[in-house]
Amino acid sequence: MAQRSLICPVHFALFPKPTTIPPPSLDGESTRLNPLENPLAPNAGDLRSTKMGDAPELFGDPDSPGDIVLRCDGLGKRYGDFDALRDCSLCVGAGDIFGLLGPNGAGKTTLIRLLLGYLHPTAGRATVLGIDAEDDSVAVRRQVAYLPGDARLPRHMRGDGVLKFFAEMHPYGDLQRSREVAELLELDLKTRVAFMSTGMRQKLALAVVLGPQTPLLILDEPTANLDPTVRAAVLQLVIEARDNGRTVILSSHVLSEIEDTCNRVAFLRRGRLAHEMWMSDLFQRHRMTAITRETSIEVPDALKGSVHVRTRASKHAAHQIQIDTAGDLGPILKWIDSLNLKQIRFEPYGLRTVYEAVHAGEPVATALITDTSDATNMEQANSRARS
Ligand SMILES: Nc1ncnc2c1ncn2[C@@H]1O[C@H](COP(=O)(O)OP(=O)(O)OP(=O)(O)O)[C@@H](O)[C@H]1O
Repeated sequence: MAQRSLICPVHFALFPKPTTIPPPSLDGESTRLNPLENPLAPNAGDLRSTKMGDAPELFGDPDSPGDIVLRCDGLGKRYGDFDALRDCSLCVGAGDIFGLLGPNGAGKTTLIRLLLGYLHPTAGRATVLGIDAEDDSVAVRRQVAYLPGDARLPRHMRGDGVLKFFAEMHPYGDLQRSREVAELLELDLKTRVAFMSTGMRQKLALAVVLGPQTPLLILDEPTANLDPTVRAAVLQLVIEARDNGRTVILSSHVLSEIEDTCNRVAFLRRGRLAHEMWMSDLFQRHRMTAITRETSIEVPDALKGSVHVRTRASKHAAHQIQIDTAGDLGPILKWIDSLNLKQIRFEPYGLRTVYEAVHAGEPVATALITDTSDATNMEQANSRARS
């Protein structure tokens, strides 16, 4: 995918001489390391100049749920007549771990690259910490540590050299912390990148981005190629980042990871923000399946906001019924008891169920999900989710 930093004349005006490291190639590949080409170090020249001063303070007060770290209004990206992202409006608050879900090609990476100013939007705008992502992408990237899904590292360097290189480049760079992360992930930093396995390279990229204590951390499939033990360690680091007052955007195809770490989640489908929800809402949702003799079932008015019923008629006398519920099960169970159902089965309404419904374009009892796309709703929704 094309990156704006390669072609943007503004970038070249700012950084006419990108940093290069010219030692001989070990494997025949180019060893030239141009930070402008590497999202792990998106703006080296500028970052070096600010490294002399103290790292800026974390944005906002992590205890104040009202702070909006990221905001998109009608954001879109069009290639010819194809919409990679369309009319995307959302807000992410300080201290959120915000999950991005969606099938391959849904637009997750496009959204992330628009947020970081690597791509120009064709509609709408995005701000990160109040900074316009298109107008001042360099300032945005100084506040963000970003792990791309296809992180490229200089193959000729040893692990420790890579950590030093990137730590020096970022205003929040913290070599000590990066080394600690590498140790925690049991990565041998003496090995050259060219001789590392795919998983080792992923660990090294994680050590690079989890070192700087930026206000915003964006991780695109951070656990890809990692074994289960290391995955758990990485998720723990994500939670620690949140506990340290940072905001995290986590794109992943592994639903259990999103369930275990995120407090909010957005589903993208065919370039559209198809659904957004608080995980606390999900944990209060259940799906019941059973057999009934009735072909249709009337939901009492009092429960209409918290129950969604579907029946699948059969030519036999027994029909299948599916009841999705939200909130307190007490009154719902009383009503279910009155329905004379057979073979009742209850299960928590996991993220997979929501994912599959969104993927298929089906309703997910939408009335039960908080709409947080409007910044004015956020504070109220935040306090509800955290209470
Ligand atoms: N430069 C481009 N020109 C044309 N189409 C593009 C370009 N970049 C991305 N796309 C298309 O935009 C859509 C969204 O791509 P994107 O990389 O954002 O998906 P994704 O949700 O991150 O997918 P994955 O989970 O596979 O990483 C895809 O259909 C992709 O082919």
